[in-house]
Amino acid sequence: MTKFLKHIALEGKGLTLGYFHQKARKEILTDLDFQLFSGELTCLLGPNGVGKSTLIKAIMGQIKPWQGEIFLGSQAIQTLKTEDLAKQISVVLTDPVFPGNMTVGQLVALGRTPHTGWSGKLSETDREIVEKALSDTKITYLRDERLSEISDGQRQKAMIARALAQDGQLMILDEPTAHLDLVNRFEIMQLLREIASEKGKAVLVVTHDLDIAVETADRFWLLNCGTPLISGKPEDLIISGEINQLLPGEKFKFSVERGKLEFEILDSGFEIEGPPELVFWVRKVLNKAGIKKLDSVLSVSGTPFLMLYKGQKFSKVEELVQYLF
Ligand SMILES: Nc1ncnc2c1ncn2[C@@H]1O[C@H](COP(=O)(O)OP(=O)(O)OP(=O)(O)O)[C@@H](O)[C@H]1O
Repeated sequence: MTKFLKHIALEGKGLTLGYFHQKARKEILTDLDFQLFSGELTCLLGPNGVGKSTLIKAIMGQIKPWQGEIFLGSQAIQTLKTEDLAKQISVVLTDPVFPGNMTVGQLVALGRTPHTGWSGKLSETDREIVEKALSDTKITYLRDERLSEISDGQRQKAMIARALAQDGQLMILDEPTAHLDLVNRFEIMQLLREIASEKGKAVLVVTHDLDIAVETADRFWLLNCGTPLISGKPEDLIISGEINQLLPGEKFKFSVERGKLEFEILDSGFEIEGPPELVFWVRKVLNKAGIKKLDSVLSVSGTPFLMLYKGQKFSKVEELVQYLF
């Protein structure tokens, strides 16, 4: 694997962003600082409405910061022409609108537009780049398929291939795994991670998919209302507990042991004996069933899984819950 020297691909300094709504100022993000590194897959996470898309719009030059600046390398984004920005930043937005009768190959070729001009005439090099983008995303076999006749996951890969063909140093994707099944969500994020590490690109993904982001991201940006953007390795943010800033109230917590979001398991005070990994699942089912009290100790053992309660044996949690009701 080629290793690239990590550098700051994009930097935000003292950024305040907002909209004018009926002549009133509506401030969304205040005094934000961030650094996006090349060679890394960064996931931007935060609650609905916090301003993730607003930040993306500012990076794309679609809205002008009220304060502060965004630098692409050493150049302020505001000073770059739209064509130059398009050569350097490839964007994949949610629910893109492309004609259904367009083929995957034509879509990916569109990625070359900033380089070919609007004539759209592809040079030999452009064609090679398109082919490479198709093969890197493992969708060469879809080249002649129409967008309306492929699956959501395949279409998402085609969109990523188009962004790859655009060949910007920076790739931004807004919820690329929305509507996809679990395996495709992993595949897409894994693909983006490879693009970052093997091609040295800075990849920024807006996602609500915390579990998959934990598995794949090199860095998290956590955005929350009224607090500075938190940037760090997911593992550091989990260990320090900062990840919990994403979660409202006490109801949920991020489990350090299991690496995922969970309902807070209430310690109902009942006694369950046995291997901790099995006790965890039994406690979970009792919590879900709203069982607050056990009159006696519940013993759990594995291989084969068995629970013993008041002299009764249960081989399934379902049987135990039925008995307790
Ligand atoms: N064009 C606009 N004019 C006025 N306000 C807007 C505009 N676009 C977004 N907003 C407001 O800015 C805030 C942030 O919206 P944004 O879409 O950036 O959030 P988000 O974090 O991307 O949310 P989600 O996770 O739901 O996609 C919201 O309060 C929204 O109503």
